[in-house]
Amino acid sequence: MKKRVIEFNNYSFKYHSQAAPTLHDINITIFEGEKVLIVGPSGSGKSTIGHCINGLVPFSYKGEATGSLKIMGKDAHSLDIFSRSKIVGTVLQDPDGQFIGLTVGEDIAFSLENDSTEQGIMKNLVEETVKTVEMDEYLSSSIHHLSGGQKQRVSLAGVMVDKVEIILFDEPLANLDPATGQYAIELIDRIHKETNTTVVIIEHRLEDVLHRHVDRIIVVDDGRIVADMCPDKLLSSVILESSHIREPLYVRAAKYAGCDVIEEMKPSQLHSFSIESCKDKLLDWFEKANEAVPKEIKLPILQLKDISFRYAPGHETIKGISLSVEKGEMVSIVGKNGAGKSTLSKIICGFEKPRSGSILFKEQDITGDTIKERSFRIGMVMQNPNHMISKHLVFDEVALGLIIRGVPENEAKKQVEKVLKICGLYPFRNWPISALSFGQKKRVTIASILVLEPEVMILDEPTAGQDLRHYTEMMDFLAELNRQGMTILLITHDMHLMLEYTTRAIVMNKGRIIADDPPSMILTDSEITRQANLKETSLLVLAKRVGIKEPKEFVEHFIAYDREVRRQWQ
Ligand SMILES: Nc1ncnc2c1ncn2[C@@H]1O[C@H](COP(=O)(O)OP(=O)(O)OP(=O)(O)O)[C@@H](O)[C@H]1O
Ligand SMILES: Nc1ncnc2c1ncn2[C@@H]1O[C@H](COP(=O)(O)OP(=O)(O)OP(=O)(O)O)[C@@H](O)[C@H]1O
Repeated sequence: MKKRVIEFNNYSFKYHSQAAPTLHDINITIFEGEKVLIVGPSGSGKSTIGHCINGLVPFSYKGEATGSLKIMGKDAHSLDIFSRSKIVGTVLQDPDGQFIGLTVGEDIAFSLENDSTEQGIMKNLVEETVKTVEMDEYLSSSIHHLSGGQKQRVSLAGVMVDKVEIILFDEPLANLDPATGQYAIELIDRIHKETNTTVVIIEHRLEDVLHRHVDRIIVVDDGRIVADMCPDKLLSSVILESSHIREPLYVRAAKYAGCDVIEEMKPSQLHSFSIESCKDKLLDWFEKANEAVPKEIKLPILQLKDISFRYAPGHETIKGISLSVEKGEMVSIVGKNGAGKSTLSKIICGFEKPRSGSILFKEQDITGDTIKERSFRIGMVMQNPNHMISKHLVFDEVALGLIIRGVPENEAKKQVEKVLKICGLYPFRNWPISALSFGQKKRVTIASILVLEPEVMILDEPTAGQDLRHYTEMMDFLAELNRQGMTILLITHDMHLMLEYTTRAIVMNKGRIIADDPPSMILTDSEITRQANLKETSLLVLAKRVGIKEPKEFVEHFIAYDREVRRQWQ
């Protein structure tokens, strides 16, 4: 009989600062060597479950717990934080909160040094691990100079060197480009198989996690466990849909086409999904598709001319980039981790000065304008919400920009409330931001820029950490702003977002633009997808397997259909 490593028994938890419990009567048992995925809408309590496992609750976040929680058979509350950290290793959602060392190497070596590991062994272990996550080039780089995705890889390496019993991943894919995300899932799978470590993954990107087998999926909704079953069974049920969690796209497509997806069809992985019985229905559904709407031609609003930039001599981060964005466009910027996407947006907003080249806004040169001057025209929402937040309360944070601009209090209040409602944050307006989940914080930062109504908005990973309902609300809201004339640039690793919401994708690689085309064209160009670490959508693979001759149109049909279904939910 396998050992029980994590056992929640009728466990409830209430944060001190909250009036009501966040977790209600939870029962979960995880056995030695299992690999379990936890999914649920934003704010449902997934990270709180993670905190209870790794000890952040009660050591960092105080509250009241009832029921029992055992880790490795011991009452969790009897384990101090040090013994807990020797059992549970965590890769956090926000890797910035996790780094200790100054350089990549020091950080990875930290826990080994703490355990007084012999120097030679330590050096080998660190070098080997850093290679596995493909960060060997950066061994002596400062952590703070890495891109978001590179930081994620370093924290992965950090737990890999520790020989813990349980590894907990809290949204490990949030900042990773599609190919790196896939690679991370393969890596987690390899670590799991080779070490027999118990693995718990909390992640919104269900389809991406299912790239490799998981034993069970636990669905959390509103602090309660609503399902705990094997992936094939879950995907053949309506549980994910009713909890507003995005199912794998190929499963959704099959359901839209009227196929009865059952457990025996093994829907949890695309390659094992048996579609023989659905082929006719999928073909039929596709044949009834509408035509795509042609694009209008508009005026340039933002132009970059031959922009070059480097953080330090010897390495150009941006290499002679030129591009033009038309008024009213919604464009995605995609590419490998570290390609220079965030850097480019910082240059556009004036946070970094280009070494050469110029930036034009409505054909006026704004290269010499200050950050504040540009902020009236261009707003930017950064990747990590913790880098943008400066106030204690949600309302004050969103109002800040208007107050600085001298907007009268009454007027500011009206505008802030309107934006808070749109962003689903109105009920939280008087909350301290520290009591929000990651996804909720991300929405606060989007609200704080939206309220300023810039003409161009750049959003770095706007939907990272958002569940499907908030993803849809946020993206539909951005699409509506776009219809009203706002120009939007989205930096994203979400290939489906790029396909669904943007008409044009700019692909970056090593500081250059390597493609600038409609998204469906980019995802069918294998050379570009390979160079930029992108990933074909599972819908294309499904269409090809069904024998559809126009797989791109199948994807477009799915997008239009899916959008309509989701609009009906709201
Ligand atoms: N430190 C804290 N203090 C008080 N309340 C908190 C704290 N952390 C989280 N909460 C509350 O608990 C609820 C669940 O948050 P949690 O972070 O567990 O959700 P989640 O499912 O991981 O969400 P997301 O997908 O957005 O990260 C939220 O409503 C949040 O406000
Ligand atoms: N402040 C900094 N100092 C030095 N180098 C930096 C700094 N910020 C970023 N870099 C480097 O510049 C390169 C581009 O980083 P950038 O953050 O623009 O990439 P990105 O395409 O946005 O990546 P991701 O998808 O991982 O967010 C990376 O190699 C990174 O290490």
